Order: sequence, then structure tokens, then C-alpha cells
Amino acid sequence: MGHDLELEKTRLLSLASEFGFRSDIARHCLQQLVDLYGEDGQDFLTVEHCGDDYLARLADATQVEEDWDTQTQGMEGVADEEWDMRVHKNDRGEKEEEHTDCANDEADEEHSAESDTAESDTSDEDYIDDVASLNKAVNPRLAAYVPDSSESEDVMIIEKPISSRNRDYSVHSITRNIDSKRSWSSKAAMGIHNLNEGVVSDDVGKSAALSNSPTGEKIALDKVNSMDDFDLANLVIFGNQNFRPLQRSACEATMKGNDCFVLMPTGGGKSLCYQLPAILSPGVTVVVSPLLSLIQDQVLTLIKRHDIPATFLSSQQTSSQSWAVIQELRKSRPSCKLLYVTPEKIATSESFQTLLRSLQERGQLARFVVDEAHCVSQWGHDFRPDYKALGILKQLFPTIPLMALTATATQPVREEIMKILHVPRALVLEASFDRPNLTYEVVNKDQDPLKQLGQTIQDRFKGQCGIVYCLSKNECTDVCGYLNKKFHIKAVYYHAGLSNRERMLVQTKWRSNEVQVICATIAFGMGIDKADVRFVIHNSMSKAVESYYQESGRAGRDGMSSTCIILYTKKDFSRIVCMLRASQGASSGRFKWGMQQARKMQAYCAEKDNKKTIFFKTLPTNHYK
Ligand SMILES: Nc1ncnc2c1ncn2[C@@H]1O[C@H](COP(=O)(O)OP(=O)(O)OP(=O)(O)O)[C@@H](O)[C@H]1O
Ligand SMILES: [Mg+2]
Repeated sequence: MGHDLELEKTRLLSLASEFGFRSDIARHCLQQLVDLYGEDGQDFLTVEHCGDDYLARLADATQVEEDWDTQTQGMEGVADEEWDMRVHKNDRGEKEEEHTDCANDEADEEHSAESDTAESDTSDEDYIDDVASLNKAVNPRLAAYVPDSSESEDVMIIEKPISSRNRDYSVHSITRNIDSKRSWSSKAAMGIHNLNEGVVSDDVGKSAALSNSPTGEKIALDKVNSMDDFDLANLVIFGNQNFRPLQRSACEATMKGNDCFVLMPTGGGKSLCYQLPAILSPGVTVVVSPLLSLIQDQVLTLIKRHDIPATFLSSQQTSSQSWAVIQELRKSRPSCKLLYVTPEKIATSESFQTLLRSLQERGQLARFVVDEAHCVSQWGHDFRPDYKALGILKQLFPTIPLMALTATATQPVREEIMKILHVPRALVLEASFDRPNLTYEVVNKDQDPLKQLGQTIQDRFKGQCGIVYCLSKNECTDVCGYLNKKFHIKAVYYHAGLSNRERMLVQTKWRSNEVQVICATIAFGMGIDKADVRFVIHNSMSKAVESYYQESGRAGRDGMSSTCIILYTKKDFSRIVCMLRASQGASSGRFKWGMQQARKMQAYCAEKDNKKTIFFKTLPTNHYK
């Protein structure tokens, strides 16, 4: 049957309409294609042949006033050469003037998150303390272990590091040898202290009160004595009564020196799989993490909640801050158990690789961890070019065990991760991706979507903590301003245009429940761990199913039931096409690949029944095969 040009033109126009593009723009772009293909090219005028090209033209023709926030790539990249230089300068004893980040202060004013929250009673000065104390909390703990009297009271210092007492770090030996007369300032040590009191007194009937277990419940002494180091560390340091699926196997495997690839659901507890072994092994565990917000989250939690000496190196620190960390790492036995770095640091910093080599020569390099490992794959939804360079770790340090972890990796992405990281025979540990405590809904947007959003939060999630995801920076600020002004919902906004200091301020406000809602782009996503997020609402749909799994996975990390809603309209899909076009270009394979992922997401949203039960029950598990 001959080529039915009119039919094909109709199919292309309905593709444009299905994707939410305006009909006048659809007709105009179709005419462009017809002229371009001409008489002899008409056979190729089909959705199959030129659908993506047609969509790219529609995106180009759509006047977009949006400021896309596609990724936070390279946030650290360029500055690392500068970081190297600073380190060398310090090496040569040339003390650099301490950079102050007050230079950012003026720039921060215009973005100040405070301007978007309802009558914030916390002045900016208070938050400078927070930012300053993040670095103080991180560095003095390492740089000057025994606190000097001038140490400001607001930073808690462990009176004596657990490590300085017990070389082998076995938790049993820690509890047995702790001299119960010492008064400990840190909570976890108090936990051990109480535990130890019980153990030392040998009064079998007596149970140990765990100061850091949330409910303070008591643990029978014979149960404690039957525990091995893994269980004891999990209980005493992390306050967990037991391990979640696969956590213990992952801890044991890496302690035996195996390379491991851990696949667990969002909120599944992947961090414990490397944090617990880190405190049980001699030396430093180096953790590669893609985002500064994620590093901040984990380092603060380790130090403030678990009293574990952890720190980070990033080109966002002042030279004296990073210098303090380097000095500590150069000691014969560094006190730091976890060192967080961004992938750029590994890939671009010669002096950092030298530092790693020196740690290894002193037997102080315990393992490498690549968290959010899906960023390695360019066909993953959060590709980070510098992650591809992480293969250097096994090339330079083939005997040092490496652990890769992710919550989202299809089979091809998995294979690519193991290939790029050079761990082809890694032990693969995979748990179910299902999140039974999360309910997923898709609701069609009505004629006043912002009001619909505000009303939903007010009616269904009053006073509960949540995230509203937006596609672009200006959508973030618009939604945030609207919620504050029209619904008096305390909200802040977070996107890649904020300075690192502002991100910390906004994240701290939301984490401390000072504000109820954070309006964020995908710059706020991976691994952010706040236990009581009761709702994640997408004011605009995600660009891919895996992205949606990550973003919605911020909800319900305490296991309590929580709700994930997409407010959907076809128009938003055309915005996704424009965003893909803007970030990846029409000709590249990545645009076509991006369109495939977006189509899957659109198919999920457009499915007739609006009320979704469990997103991942409906999503075929082979999606991850
Ligand atoms: N064995 C456990 N018992 C109780 N709570 C746990 C346990 N392991 C981890 N958690 C808690 O679960 C929450 C999520 O842990 P974590 O951030 O490590 O998840 P994740 O798998 O890294 O998630 P994501 O994929 O989002 O990064 C944290 O608050 C953590 O304290
Ligand atoms: Mg994580």
C-alpha cells in the first residue's frame, strides 16, 4: 500500500498534541519537515523515522522562559586544579590567607532563601554559625583531637577518641576496655559507657540502657554478650536493633576484602553497608559521593548523631580547612574513619592520588566506596562524566576493596558500572526495589494547578514534612512564593543556582523542620536522608522512571506510610522535551535516549486510572533486569 502522506501528517500532529505542544506550532513545524524532506523524501515522513526530530523542532519553536536545572554536573570539577595548587602552596609552607566565604554573602542576598519563607525569625548570622560549625565540627575533631580550652562550646568534641584507646577498633574490645570512670561527652560513647557499666558489673540481671537508642529501650545482657562486632556496632554506634536485608552480608563481604556491588531500594540502608565496616577496619574508608548536599548530610549525621570521626575534601572548602584535613590524613594513623570526596577530586587531583598512595603505603587505606554508582553510566538517569574516571581507583589500587552502591540500575547500567569501575567479578548483592510503605498517585492538573497544589498540601498533609519537585529554577521560586503567600505554608526553595552556603542553609532549615516544604529541582535528590518525609509531590513529572524512583524515594525513609503524587498535564511533557533539547541537543544519541525514558514516564502518567497503587508493583520488575 502506497505511503499515505496525509495519514502520516495526522499521526505526527497527534504526537505533538499528545506531548502537549500547541497546535499552531505543531502545524508550523510539520510544514518545515514536509519542505525539508521534499517530494522524494516523503516516504520518510513518519512518526517512526522523524518523530524525535519533529519533537526537537517543536521544542526549538516553543518560546521557553524557563531556567532549566538539568543537573549539578561539574559542580566541583574546574576548581580542583585550583585546589591542587593551594595544597602545593601550603606544602611549601606558604600559608594562604584564609578565604572567607563572606565574599559570597553579597551574592547570596539576592537569592536568600529567607526571602521565600514566611516571617523567618532566624537571622542569617545564626546560619553562618551553622555553616562555620559544619567545618569546625569536621576539622577540629580531626586536626586537634584533644580539645583546647578556647574551643567554642557550641561544637561538641569527644573528650578522647574511641580510636585512640583501642587500636583494632573491635567494638567488643572497646566496650571491655573502656574505663567506666571516664566521663564521656559523646552520646555514642555514653551508649557504650552504659553498656560497659552493665557488662563490667557482670550483674546478669542488669540490662544496659542505650542512650542512643531512640526509645531508650533496654537490651538483655546475655543478648549483648552473644553479639559479634557487627551486631554490637549496629546496636551501640548506629542504634539499630537489627540489620535490614543484605546489610550484614554487604558488611561481611567488604570486611573480607571482596569487591561488592550493592543494589538496594531507596531508603534501604546502603550507607550502613560501608559506614559500619569503616569503623571496624583499621584505616580510612574513602567514599565518593556525587553531591555536596549528600556529603554534608552524611558527614553531619556521622559526627553529630554517631560520634564517628568523618570528614570531606572539596574544592568548596577554604584552603586552611582542607589543609587541616590533609594534615590529619598524613599522620601515621589518621583518626578519621570516613573521608568523603566528590568524583572530580579523584579524577582531576594529582595531589589527592598521591595522598591515597601514601595512605596505602601506611596500611591506612581501608576501602573505596562509590555511592550512587548509577552516575557512572551515561545511560543512567544521573550521569556524571567524572564518575567515568573512577575506574582509575582499581587501576591504581588493585588490592584495595571497592564497594559500589545504587538504588536504580537496569541490567545494562549494572554491567556498565562493573565494567567502568573495573570490578567485573564483584559480589552482586541485590534486594527487592519495592517500597511497600509508599503509595503512588497520578492526579491530572486542573485549571489552577498552583491552587490545587496548595490545597492538596493543606488538606492532606497539614503540618507534615514534604518535598515539591519542579523542573526549572523559576518554577521552584514561583511555587515556593505562592505556597508561602497564598497558603501560609512555610516553604523554601533549593536549586543548582544557589551557592553552596545557601544550599546548606536551606537544607538545614528543612531538615530541622523549621519549614514544612522544600521546593526543589533534581539538584536536591539522591541520598538526601530525612526520616519523616510524608509526601513527595511532583509539580511537574520527572524526566525518567529511574529519576522518579530516586526522587519519590525521599519519602517514608522511617518506614511509615507516605504518599508520592504527580500532578500531571500533557503540557509538562513538552517542557521535558524542551529541557532535554536544551541540555542534550537534538542530534545526539542522548536526546533520543532521553526521549525514550521520558516516553516511559509519560506512559505511566497518562495511564487511564488516575489512582496508582504501588508504583513498583505496577512497574514490571524486569524493568530492572
Ligand atoms: N538496620 C537499620 N535499622 C533501622 N534503620 C536503618 C537501618 N539501616 C539504615 N537505617 C535508616 O534508614 C534510613 C535510610 O538509610 P540510607 O540513607 O543509608 O538509605 P539508602 O539506601 O542510602 O537510600 P538512598 O538510595 O535514598 O540513598 C536512614 O535514616 C538510616 O538511619
Ligand atoms: Mg544513600
